[in-house]
Amino acid sequence: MQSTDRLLPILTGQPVIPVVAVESAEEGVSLARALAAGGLPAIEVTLRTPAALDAIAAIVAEVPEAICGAGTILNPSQYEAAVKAGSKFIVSPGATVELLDAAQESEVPFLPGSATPSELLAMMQEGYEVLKFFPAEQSGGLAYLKSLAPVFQSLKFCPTGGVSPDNAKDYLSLPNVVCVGGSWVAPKALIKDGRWDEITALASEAARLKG
Ligand SMILES: O=C(O)C(=O)C[C@H](O)[C@H](O)COP(=O)(O)O
Repeated sequence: MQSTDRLLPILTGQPVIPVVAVESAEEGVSLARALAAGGLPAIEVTLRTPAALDAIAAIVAEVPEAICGAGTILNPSQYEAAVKAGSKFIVSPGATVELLDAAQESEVPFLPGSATPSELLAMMQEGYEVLKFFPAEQSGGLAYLKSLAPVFQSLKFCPTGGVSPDNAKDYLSLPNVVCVGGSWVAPKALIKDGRWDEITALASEAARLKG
């Protein structure tokens, strides 16, 4: 059963959840500060770099204005490690029985990825009401999400993957979309060069997006 009551306030608090990859804890802290300053406090730090868990712990300790989640969670041990580091929410690209069990045991809410009707049905059976739609553009994008709406009336989505300033507004205009996820607000080159003001500016633009 999904703790929607803990997850939804995070996801409905801003139109875009930045999906970020950081190379050090310091980088994570500066990035979280820059994004929160632009109006995007909730961020998903992906476990795709060796520094991710340290970065999550550092953000939780040093950036009280941020709401730091963990992404690219592929198995229960990563789920547990991300929770131990202080993550406020957990995101995966898909779901397995093992991950669902880990989520069931945890106080920290889970946003599992799903794309096909059978996956959506399986998630509904498990009590999930909010899902990451991944990879959004590559799976069929807006038209696909629109066609799911009449059948899966109770489900809400956070489309992620291929979402950009060009299509984010269109996704956000769909009644079954709560927010979108994307990496465009935290480009690698800007992070590497510590151009935090430019990241804050990108975040401000994203925070103003409406459907
Ligand atoms: O690792 C994850 O958990 C992911 O979510 C995979 C992708 O990095 C995001 O979907 C962002 O995709 P882009 O915004 O298209 O760069």
